[in-house]
Amino acid sequence: MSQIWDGPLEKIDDYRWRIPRTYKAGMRVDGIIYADEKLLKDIRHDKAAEQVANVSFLPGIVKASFGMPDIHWGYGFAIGGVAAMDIEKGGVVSPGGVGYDINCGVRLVRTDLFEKDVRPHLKELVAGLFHAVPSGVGSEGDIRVTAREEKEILVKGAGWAVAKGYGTEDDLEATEERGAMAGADPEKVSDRAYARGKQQSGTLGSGNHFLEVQAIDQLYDRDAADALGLVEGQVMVMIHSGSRGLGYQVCDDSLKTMNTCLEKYHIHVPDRQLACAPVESPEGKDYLAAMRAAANYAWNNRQCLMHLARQVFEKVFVSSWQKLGMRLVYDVAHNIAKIETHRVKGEERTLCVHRKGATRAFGPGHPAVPERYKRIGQPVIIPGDMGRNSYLLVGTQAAMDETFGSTCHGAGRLRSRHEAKRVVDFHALMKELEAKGIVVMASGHGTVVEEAPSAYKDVNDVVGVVHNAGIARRVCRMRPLGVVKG
Ligand SMILES: Nc1nc2c(ncn2[C@@H]2O[C@H](COP(=O)(O)O)[C@@H](O)[C@H]2O)c(=O)[nH]1
Ligand SMILES: [Mn+2]
Ligand SMILES: [Mn+2]
Repeated sequence: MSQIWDGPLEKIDDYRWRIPRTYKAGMRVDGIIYADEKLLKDIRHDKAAEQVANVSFLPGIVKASFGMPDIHWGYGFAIGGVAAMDIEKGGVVSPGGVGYDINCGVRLVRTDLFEKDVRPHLKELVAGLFHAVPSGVGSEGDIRVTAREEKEILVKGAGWAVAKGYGTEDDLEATEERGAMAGADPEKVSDRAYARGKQQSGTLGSGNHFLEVQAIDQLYDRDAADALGLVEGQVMVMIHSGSRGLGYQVCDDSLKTMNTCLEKYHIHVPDRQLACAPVESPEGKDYLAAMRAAANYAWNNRQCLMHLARQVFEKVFVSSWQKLGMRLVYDVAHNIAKIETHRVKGEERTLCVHRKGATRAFGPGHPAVPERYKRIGQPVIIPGDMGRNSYLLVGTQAAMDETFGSTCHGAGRLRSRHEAKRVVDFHALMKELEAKGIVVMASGHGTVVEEAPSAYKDVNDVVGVVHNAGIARRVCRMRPLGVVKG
């Protein structure tokens, strides 16, 4: 891979790099990228840093345009980007700052099982999960939803599934926004979006989405692990999915409108993929109302997926999920825009915080953190790849002070899907995973090679940066045992 971005990155310290606002006329704030020297080399491999600079042109942006260490090129905004716009200063919302998979996110479920309990049943467990959880592009699920209920889901979010018996109140307690954002308006969602999301509740989606059985292989913070009910060797279930066809269409619909807004509101951006509208404009409000509806769809989807996973565990281990201790640790979005209050230059401001491939990481005591985690901070779930590790961290006060309570969201792509397909051999990869004791089932060979560990950065490096920079704190690390890929 050749170096293709040679713009300025001034060293602030070992984990922070600045793109000065003097880099391009029109930048309103600096760009700040979190990385160490090793990751910085990867970051220069695509135009993600240029996108960080471009985002700083957006009206109302405060403090800086941020890039997390998992940053890579995306539509308009880089994946791994964080930007907050002051609503009272004409701040905008940009669909490119959320992404096509609105409220793509992760949930982590603990169990009382240990690797020794699961290992003898691993193949049966993974096959059970693979068959119970529909995956692949456009897949439809067994959870039946009437047309009226499809609309209800957009308002109630995960609460819809819980009311159906697919989970409990306790699950909602452990979900960001209790699984439903206020201000969602199903009437702002197009018929085409409804059609695309029809019967997709409880489906995984394709490629990067997964359901993984993992074991905790390292504890970093015993106090936080105790509070989370976690010990070394414990088996966990991680679910990564989003708003499926419905969210994709909401984004697509909004971009057509937002494109006209650049002229209408005299907004100058260096890239039309940064199309946006003032948060307080009719177009901005409509987008946020539809985006929240799609976000609620995603929370319901992940709740349904967890329900299906619990049923499979019940069957394989011949016990109820409650007896197996399958409690939800947390569910967190990593593609979303939210109206939040933060301190900027000593003043409380109302901001539209875009987290695109970035995770909320609110620190101890924040009112949005569930009571049970108030002391330790909000759980932050960071998937890595199917062959190495994933992490659980907690949010920090430093994240509140620096990045609007945000941190990274994964390892981040290193090679394009196309490149991975060209260089990775399916059979060799499966052998390698098998040698590590990892059982993989996927909807196609193509998915597996596109998603090979070598297609991603090393999550250990990425998490090392956010931990050392202080914008999240490591609690424990997991290693994969069984993977179901979309
Ligand atoms: N543990 C696993 N992590 C994975 C797998 N496939 C992808 N990933 C990680 O997820 C993040 C988030 O992805 P995004 O597509 O929503 O941006 C990604 O950066 C990878 O680090 C997997 O199979 N297992
Ligand atoms: Mn997604
Ligand atoms: Mn995602």
